[in-house]
Amino acid sequence: MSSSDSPEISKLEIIDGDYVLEDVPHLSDYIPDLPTYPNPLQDNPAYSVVKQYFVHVDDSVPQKVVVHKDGPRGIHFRRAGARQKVYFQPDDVHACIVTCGGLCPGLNTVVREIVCGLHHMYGVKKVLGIDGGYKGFYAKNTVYLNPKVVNDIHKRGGTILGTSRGGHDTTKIVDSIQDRGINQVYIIGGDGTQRGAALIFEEIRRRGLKVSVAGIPKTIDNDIPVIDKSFGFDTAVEEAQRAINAAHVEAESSDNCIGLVKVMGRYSVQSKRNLWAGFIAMHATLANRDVDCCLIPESPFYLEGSGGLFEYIEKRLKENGHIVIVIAEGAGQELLSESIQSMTDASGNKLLQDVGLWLSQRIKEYFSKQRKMPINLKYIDPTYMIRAVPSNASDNVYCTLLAQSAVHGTMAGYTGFTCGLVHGRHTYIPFNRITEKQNKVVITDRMWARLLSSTNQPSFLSAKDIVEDKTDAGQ
Ligand SMILES: Nc1ncnc2c1ncn2[C@@H]1O[C@H](COP(=O)(O)OP(=O)(O)O)[C@@H](O)[C@H]1O
Ligand SMILES: O=P(O)(O)OC[C@H]1O[C@](O)(COP(=O)(O)O)[C@@H](O)[C@@H]1O
Ligand SMILES: [Mg+2]
Repeated sequence: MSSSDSPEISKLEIIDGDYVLEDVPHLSDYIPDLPTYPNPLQDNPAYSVVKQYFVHVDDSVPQKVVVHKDGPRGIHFRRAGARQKVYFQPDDVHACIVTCGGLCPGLNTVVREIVCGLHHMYGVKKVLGIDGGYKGFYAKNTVYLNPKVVNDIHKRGGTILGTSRGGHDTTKIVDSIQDRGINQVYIIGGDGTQRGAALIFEEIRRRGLKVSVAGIPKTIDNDIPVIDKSFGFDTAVEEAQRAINAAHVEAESSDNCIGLVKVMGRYSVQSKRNLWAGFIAMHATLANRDVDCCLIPESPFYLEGSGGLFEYIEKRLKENGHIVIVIAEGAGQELLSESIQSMTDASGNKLLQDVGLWLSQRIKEYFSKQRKMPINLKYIDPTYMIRAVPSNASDNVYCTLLAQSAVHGTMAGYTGFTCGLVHGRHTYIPFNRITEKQNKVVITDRMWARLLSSTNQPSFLSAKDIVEDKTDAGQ
C-alpha cells in the first residue's frame, strides 16, 4: 500500500500467492448482517438473454498486461459489472450526482447514463442532482433528475448540474447527505475531486452510514493514473485539430509565418513533486502531422543557442517558409517570471502564466531585434473551446459504460471506489490509487519517440535529463 492520503481505503489480498488483488471497500466491511436481494436485472428482458451477464465476484483485471517471463503477475483490480446479489432495494435508493472541477466533454453523458442506468436497469426513481459542485451540498439548490429531464443533455457541452472549484467541507457535505437520506453518492471529477470523495467516504464510514460513494474520473488533461484514458480526452484531441489546422492554413499562407497553438495540460500542485500532463498536445500533434514542434511540460526546452527553439524555428522557416508549434499550457513555466507562480485557484491548483502569449512575444522580439528577420506570427488559444464541446461518439460510449459500472458497483454494495478502464476492461479502483500520483507523458517512452520522429523537432534534452526521467518513470 502506497497512499499517504487515505492509507486505509484499499485492501490488499494475496491470491494463491500469485497476484495481489487491490480491492475496494464494501458496505459489509463496516455494517454487519446487511441483507442482500436478487439483482432485478435478471428479470429485465434486455439483460436476461445475455448469458453470463453477471460478473463473477472473483473476477479481476491485471494492472499490467505486459509481464516478463517468470516475473510477478502484479496488482489486479476488481472487475466492474453487475453482480447477482445487490445490497439495495430499488425503492429504498436515494441517489445523488455531483460534478466538480473544470469542464470536460462528456460530463452530461455521464450524468444522463447514471440517471438512466439507475432508472432502467434497477428501477430506482429518486436521483438528486447537486447544483454547482461540492459546495452545492450545503450552499445551493438541488434538482430531481429522471430520464425525461436528462434525455438530450449528452448533446450539450458543460454540465447541466454546474461545477465549481474549492468549497469542499467534509462535515457539511456528509451532514447534508445524512439529513437528506441519500444512500448512493456519484461524484464526477478530477484528481482534486477524487481526493474530496475519499474524505467523504472516510467520514461516512466513520459514522457507520449505509451510503455507497462512487467516483467517476474526469480529466481533460488525462492526468489521472492507472486508467487507460479519461473520458473527454478523445473529444479534446479531435477538437484541437480544428485549431491546429487553422494555424497551419494561416502559416502556409504568409511568408515566414509561425502558427502557434496553445492547448490545455497543466501540472498538479497537490503532488509532492511537480508532475505534468502534456497528453492533449502530444496526441493532437501525433494526430495532425502538420505540427513541426510540440512543447509539453514534461520535456523542458530552451529558446536561444545551439539546439534551442529559435534556431529550429529559423531552420524550418528557411526550409519551408512556415512552422506550426503546439504548446501545452504547463510547458516552459520555469522560464517565465516567478511573479504569478505562487498564486492558486480556489481548489489549490497553481495558476499558470500564459505561456502562449509569452512565447509569441519572445519569438517576435528575437526575430525582429536579434535576427532582423521579418516574420508573421499567428497565435491561437482554443483552450476553453476544446473543453466546452459535447463529447464525440466514442467518448459517449465510454461515458455510458463508466456510468453503468458505477451504478452496478454501488448497487452491489461497493463503496470508496473510482470506476476506470484498465486495458480495455472496466474496473473498480480504490481512491488512493487514483490520487497518489499523477499521470504524465514519459519522455523516455516510445510514444514521445514517435512524436519526435514525426515532427523532427530537437529533443532539447541533455544526457542528464534522460537519466532523471528514467528514474522518474520507474517510480
Ligand atoms: N485535497 C483535497 N481534499 C478535499 N477536496 C479537494 C482536494 N482537492 C480538491 N478538492 C475539491 O475538489 C473539487 C474539485 O477540485 P479541482 O482541483 O478544482 O478539480 P479536479 O477535481 O478536476 O482536479 C473542489 O471542490 C475542491 O475543493
Ligand atoms: O480556468 P479554469 O476553469 O480554472 O480551468 C483551467 C484548468 O482546467 C483544466 O482544463 C482541467 O483541470 P481540472 O481537471 O483540474 O479541473 C486544466 O487543463 C486547466 O488548467
Ligand atoms: Mg485537477
